[in-house]
Amino acid sequence: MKSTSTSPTEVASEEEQYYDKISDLKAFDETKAGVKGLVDAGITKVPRIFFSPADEFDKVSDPGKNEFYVPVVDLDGIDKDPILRKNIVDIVRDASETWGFFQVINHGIPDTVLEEMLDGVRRFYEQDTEVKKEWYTRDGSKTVVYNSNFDLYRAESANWRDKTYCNMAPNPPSPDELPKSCSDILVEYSRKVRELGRFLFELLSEALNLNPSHLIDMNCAEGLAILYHYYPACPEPELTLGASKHADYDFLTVLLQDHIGGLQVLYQNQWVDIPPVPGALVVNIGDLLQLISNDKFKSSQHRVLANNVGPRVSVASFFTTGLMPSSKIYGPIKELLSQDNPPKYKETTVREYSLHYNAKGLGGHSQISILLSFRCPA
Ligand SMILES: O=C(O)CCC(=O)C(=O)O
Ligand SMILES: [Fe+2]
Repeated sequence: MKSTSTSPTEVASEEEQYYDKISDLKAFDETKAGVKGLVDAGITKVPRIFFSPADEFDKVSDPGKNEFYVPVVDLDGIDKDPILRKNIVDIVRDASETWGFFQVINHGIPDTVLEEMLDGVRRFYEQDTEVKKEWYTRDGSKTVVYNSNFDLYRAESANWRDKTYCNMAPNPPSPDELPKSCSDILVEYSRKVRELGRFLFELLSEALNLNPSHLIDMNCAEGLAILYHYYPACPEPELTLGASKHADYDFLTVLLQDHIGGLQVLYQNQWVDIPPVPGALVVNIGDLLQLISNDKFKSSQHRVLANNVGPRVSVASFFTTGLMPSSKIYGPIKELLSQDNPPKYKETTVREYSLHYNAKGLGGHSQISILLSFRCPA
């Protein structure tokens, strides 16, 4: 029988591994050059801090070969035809209840703006490293937070991507507080995505059989954080992930991805590709919308695979006030509740929920339990 006691040498070697990991993480962090810096230095092996644990659903998933397709919603003409609007609301309802994801086309943001936004992201990450380093920080109160892996020191494994976070609403920064390489387009894109977000919240309100302004009146569209990502080409993509599996902590996310691909959603216990569609934006329900809809809408787990081609760039627009001080309380919407549908969640604030999420970081089992820890006892 195997002994369960641990010998002193085993303890020492476990500690050594632990300290190795911390010093590897620190050394990586201190370069302030992110994953792009490793690739620029000519790395051919993925360092151990990026090794991802095996995922339980990989065994049963065969993305690209299963029969599932994330719905694509065409918004063309929606404002001119009430019957068309009702049909679109039905598709949005169905997608939000099952996938928690859909793509939108003819959403009103011109292709030129989308292209310029992606170009701006490339310009930011591909500028001189010494200039870019000035934005590198782990201080979440800064207007612009550029780093690699916001959860570097607490995640199970680091992700093969660099990320920048800017709060664009409700208190927009002045353009000169933003990086010169992308400030103009960040301001323009944010304005347009905010308008689109308000429109999507109207459709989602209607999909919940509420007044069209219900979610906007609850301030779901008040905050906007833009997160722009750079996923460098990876020499050993099977060993790591671009983004570990997670659900988003906001009300709603609108994602702009380039042509490379790699985003997947967990649907019926299978990883399903969300393929790039030219001109489309990916929309997904966040945890806070799952909470206030009392589980009618679903905040689905998703991830990004690493790829040996790249870089891949993407821009996620998070509708949330995040860590901003907030006193407004969110719980399941009263109009949706009944004797047969009692509240499934406790009330919270956006800040409390975001703090909880930040403390956990992406990936592994900790993620899955975040919404669960706000559930009312059965
Ligand atoms: O880059 C992507 O495609 C996804 C990013 C994402 O899931 C996130 O920022 O929450
Ligand atoms: Fe996400």
